[in-house]
Amino acid sequence: MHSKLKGKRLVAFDLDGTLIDSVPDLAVAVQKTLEDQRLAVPQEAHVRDWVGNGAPVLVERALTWALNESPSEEMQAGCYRGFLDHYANAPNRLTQLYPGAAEVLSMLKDAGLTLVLITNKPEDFIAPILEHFGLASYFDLCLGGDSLARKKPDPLPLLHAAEHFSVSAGACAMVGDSRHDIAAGKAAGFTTFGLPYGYNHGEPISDSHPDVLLDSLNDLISSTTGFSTTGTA
Ligand SMILES: O=C(O)COP(=O)(O)O
Ligand SMILES: [Mg+2]
Repeated sequence: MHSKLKGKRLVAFDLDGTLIDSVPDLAVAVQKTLEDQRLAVPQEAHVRDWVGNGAPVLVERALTWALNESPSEEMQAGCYRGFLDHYANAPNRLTQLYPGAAEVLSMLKDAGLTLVLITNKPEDFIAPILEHFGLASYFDLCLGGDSLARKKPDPLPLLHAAEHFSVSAGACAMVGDSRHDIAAGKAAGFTTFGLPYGYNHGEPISDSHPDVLLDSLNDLISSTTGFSTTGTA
């Protein structure tokens, strides 16, 4: 196990861009939403840079791009509903698990760590996606962008998880692909692990100065030495 995880008792994982490459399905839902309005349709690469602050902001960024100005409240609300319908129809058609995701979750769970999912994605989408990929049973708690009053980069969901399981922040870690994960983790007092392959608004994750910069999820398990079924290795 990565030396910084030894003795840690709670690990929070981000979802989009960390465990799953979900942009292909998100992009289709965004494209269909804009098509419905007979607006210009963005490429998947655009959508990749717009993900990270939750679905309402994703839709707002897409509309601002297509209209060249901020959408009216009415248009934003209508398109947000349209996006939710399109994404709900096909959240797992093109989405793929990143290499090592299931193996790493399984090993950390077997080592006795509490695992939580903290995503800015709307909560309703979490269960269908985790179940589709067989990941649901690894998580002791899942929080979406609309589960609490504030989402990442606010530390609230991280602090909520730590408090829920009575784990001190110093014994918690946050693993994610975006500056919002790292900012939330630092503000919560968690050890932060940054992944370079996800969605970070086109910026390198190293700019956010995570405590540990990983190449891949597999690097969380640098070796099986030190693994313990009691979680205190
Ligand atoms: O929905 C988003 O904007 C991003 O979700 P994430 O927090 O799982 O990366
Ligand atoms: Mg992410």
